[in-house]
Amino acid sequence: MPASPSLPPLIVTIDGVAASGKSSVSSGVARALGVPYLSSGLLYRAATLLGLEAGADLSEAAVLEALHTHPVRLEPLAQGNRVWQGERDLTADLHSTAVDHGVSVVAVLPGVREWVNAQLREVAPPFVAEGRDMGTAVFPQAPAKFYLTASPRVRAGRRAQERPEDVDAIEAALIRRDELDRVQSAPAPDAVVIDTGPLDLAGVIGAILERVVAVDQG
Ligand SMILES: Nc1ncnc2c1ncn2[C@@H]1O[C@H](COP(=O)(O)OP(=O)(O)O)[C@@H](O)[C@H]1O
Ligand SMILES: Nc1ccn([C@@H]2O[C@H](COP(=O)(O)OP(=O)(O)O)[C@@H](O)[C@H]2O)c(=O)n1
Repeated sequence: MPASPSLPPLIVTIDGVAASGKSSVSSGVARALGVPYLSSGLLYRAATLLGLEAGADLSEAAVLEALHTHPVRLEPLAQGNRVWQGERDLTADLHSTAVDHGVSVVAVLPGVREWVNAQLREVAPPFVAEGRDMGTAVFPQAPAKFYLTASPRVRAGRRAQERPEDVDAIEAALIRRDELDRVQSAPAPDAVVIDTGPLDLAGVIGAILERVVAVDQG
């Protein structure tokens, strides 16, 4: 009997709009599968933080220079990603209001997108990758793709539980970022779109795992 062809190591992509649940869901899916997850957003946030700390404008040249001078690396743990610059753990500084505000401007810079994508493509699968363009630009070959949405109000309400900020201000900032991120945020044509509004985290993770298991069994 001929040997059955073995399937390539699994890549699951989970893209979606800001605060739609990508990192929490990716962590849950990754833990269930026993694989790491990669947060591309944290790399864009790290590039922004370094650009801001360099004190210059957030021009492409200034941000790339900062990344070159102070290389950073992603630690893709299933329970939560961390970003390191040498011995310095940047993770806690990546969700500040200043980074939130600047990140979409930095994320449109082609050199920065190339830098992020090169870091992600160095990681050997299997893994779950989350962001905006994981299923389109970075891992178009992934066999299991998902795209998370929810209304701005629902997303702002969830974020407001994490931060001491007014829900209306959070909602306005999310809408602004969705608009600035629109170009790289189109869902892959073969992605399963999930509105997380009516679901709890376990419900979203369960729906994704059900499909992933079906895909992985060929
Ligand atoms: N389906 C859901 N039901 C309830 N809360 C959720 C759900 N998905 C995400 N959350 C919560 O919403 C917040 C934002 O989720 P997060 O994973 O950080 O989103 P993203 O990575 O897309 O920014 C977190 O506090 C998370 O626990
Ligand atoms: N694949 C990705 C991931 C993030 N980003 C950018 O990085 C920002 C932060 O991403 P994130 O995933 O940490 O943001 P949240 O959705 O968690 O708020 C986004 O607003 C985009 O500007 C991107 O352009 N492409």
